[in-house]
Amino acid sequence: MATDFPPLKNDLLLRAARGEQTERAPVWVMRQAGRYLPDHRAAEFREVRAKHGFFEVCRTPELATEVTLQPIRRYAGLLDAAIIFSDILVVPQAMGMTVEMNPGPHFPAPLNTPADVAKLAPHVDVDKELGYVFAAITRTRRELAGAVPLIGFCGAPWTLFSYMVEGETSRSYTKAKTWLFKHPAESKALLMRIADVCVDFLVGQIKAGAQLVQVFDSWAGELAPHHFREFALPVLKHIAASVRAKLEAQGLPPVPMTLFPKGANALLAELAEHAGYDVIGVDWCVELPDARRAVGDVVALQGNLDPNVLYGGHEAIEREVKWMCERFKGDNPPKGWIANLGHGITPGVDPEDMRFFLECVHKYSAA
Ligand SMILES: Cc1c2[nH]c(c1CCC(=O)O)Cc1[nH]c(c(CCC(=O)O)c1C)Cc1[nH]c(c(CCC(=O)O)c1C)Cc1[nH]c(c(C)c1CCC(=O)O)C2
Repeated sequence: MATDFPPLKNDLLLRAARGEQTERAPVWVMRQAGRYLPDHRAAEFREVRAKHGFFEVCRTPELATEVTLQPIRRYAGLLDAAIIFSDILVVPQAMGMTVEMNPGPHFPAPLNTPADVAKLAPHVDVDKELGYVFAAITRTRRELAGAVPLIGFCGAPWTLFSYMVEGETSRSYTKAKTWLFKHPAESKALLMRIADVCVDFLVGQIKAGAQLVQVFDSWAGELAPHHFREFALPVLKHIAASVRAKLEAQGLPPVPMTLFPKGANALLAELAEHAGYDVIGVDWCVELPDARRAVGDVVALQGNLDPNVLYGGHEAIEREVKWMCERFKGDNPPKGWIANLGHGITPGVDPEDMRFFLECVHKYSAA
């Protein structure tokens, strides 16, 4: 358990995650570390990536810390959180699978049939397999010196299962869904096995210094609601409940947990009530006031500007951020809202337009 961290100077994110009112909405951006920074207008990430492979950066705490801090330095005073530089696919690696990034994810030997599950490691020792993430978190937390909180994360079982079965980012999810419908029991067993690794991985990140953790279910919206309920929801609940229970058993305080069930907007009320998370991240296909009505006061919300608005120039960015803020909070100070994009920032966004987006959130989300 890492301790002795410098005191936190900006706790907007943690207050909003607990559902409290804040003087303005805290803001951070999914994929803020690295994804758009290969742009020639932002040399700092390119410099690191020119010399080191993607997973090499993840596995080298000094490099992961450097890349995590780049957006914090570049947008000093504008970002309210750092997110550790890593990837959701380090969990399949820890389970014994080979994952390459060239430039998208590629699994040379995906799980074609349930028989392939025998090739996975029978037991995953997360300290041994993923200790490099814990080391990167502790180091980053020290170097942040309390400027902003540090977010840890993992992929959700359904999203990881899709990658492990499809072997790459899919358009149709045919192979992953074939598993669900042809081999439901084996699918559930594999989803639970992934979930158990996620539990230990999140607990380890929190012990290493993560102050909030987010579970990315990027492909949640690909499932029909009743299939989500059958396959994805039980393992998400298991993660939230087990992380809390394990922390409590070790005498450690809980940290807020965020679920980002991208596209599962029909299930917001149910997720808020039953999944066990403090914050639900939403994409741009639901309006924030409707999301708030669906979830009530049970959870905080995170989101949800369409990331493509950042390609629209200053006029569009300002208009859209203003609209999002005004529609959601009226004249009141924001309550239980973490401003963000509705999915990760995309490659090719001008880093100065990202800055303008952050400035607009500061301006228009204030009471
Ligand atoms: C689905 C998913 C992945 N990874 C992730 C998700 C869930 C979020 C989402 O839905 O966007 C999560 C992720 N990936 C990365 C982070 C780092 C922290 C952050 O800045 O948010 C996070 C939180 C770094 C990364 N992960 C990846 C990069 C690209 C960069 C490089 O080669 O340096 C970065 C910075 C590569 C990656 N990793 C993944 C894909 C599909 C790709 C291909 C390219 C891309 O989409 O950017 C899988």
